[in-house]
Amino acid sequence: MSAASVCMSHSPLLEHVEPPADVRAAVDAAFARARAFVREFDPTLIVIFAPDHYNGFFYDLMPPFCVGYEAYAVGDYGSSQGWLDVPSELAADLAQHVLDCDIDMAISRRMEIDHGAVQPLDILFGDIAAKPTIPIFVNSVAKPFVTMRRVRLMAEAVGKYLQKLDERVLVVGSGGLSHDPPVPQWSTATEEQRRLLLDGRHPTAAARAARQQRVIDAARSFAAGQSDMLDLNPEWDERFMDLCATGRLEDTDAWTPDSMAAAAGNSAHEVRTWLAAHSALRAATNTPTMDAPAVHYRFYRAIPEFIAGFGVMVCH
Ligand SMILES: O=C(O)CCc1cccc(O)c1O
Ligand SMILES: [Fe+2]
Repeated sequence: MSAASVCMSHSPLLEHVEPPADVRAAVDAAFARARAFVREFDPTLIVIFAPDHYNGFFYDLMPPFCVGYEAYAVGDYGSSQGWLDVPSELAADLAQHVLDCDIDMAISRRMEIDHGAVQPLDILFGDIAAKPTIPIFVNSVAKPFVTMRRVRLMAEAVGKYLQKLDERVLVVGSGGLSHDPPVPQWSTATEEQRRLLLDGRHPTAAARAARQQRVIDAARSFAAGQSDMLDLNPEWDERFMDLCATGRLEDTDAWTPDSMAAAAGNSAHEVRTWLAAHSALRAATNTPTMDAPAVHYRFYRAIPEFIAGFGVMVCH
């Protein structure tokens, strides 16, 4: 077994709102570096920790974590639509192992996923079915949240399972870093928004287009400095990336959901996927607690056009 990790922010705005040319070039170069590493590493199995944005998971039944035995990408914001190539028996074995480790893991025999899971696959492979891929949903948007410690322990159980496989495993974390996009919160949502949050599966094309246009408009006004959205927080982002890069994952154990949201926005919870990826990598590679991974590549820019503190980190 060998293992590596790629963590990257995603943004639904990547192909919809254009940042300055130098920023776009820097992001494209970061993607190219990650892609080159992955091509060289030549993984035989992908495990991706990904959030969802009320496309696959809703408040009628919201688990903290979920392993997909099969997964269908809904194709939001122009991301790829269709089935992943999930090795179902391996996914089931993985879920059982996590449960055996005393961690409650939900499973789905038909998990619906959105750009949060799909965008890194599109960027790294150009095809969401290119490699056998096990998707693991990590709730990063819908209160209540489990502790960061619980995320770390869940992923540690995943990593211990991966360690026993005769595979080259690429662990992917998708999301973050600081950002506070216009996703409704249940407590302040209108009746119409609550219907979406509760069970808004399979919207009409018109409803999806309207929702996406609202986010695109919000990004344009945020980039123009005409929005009351919470600012991106590059210091918080760099500090979080430092913790990942130096293996100090336990330092996030005490972070509370409210303090994370206050400092870095409601969607900063997506860093849970980065924590998961680094924790799984550490366990899979038998790296002692507090030892740093080998950081192959690191990139960060705060990009308001994408409504994202935008990071890429490649470790092994
Ligand atoms: O709910 C949606 O449709 C997308 C929300 C959203 C907007 C901008 C940046 C993000 O990272 C994000 O998640
Ligand atoms: Fe997201």
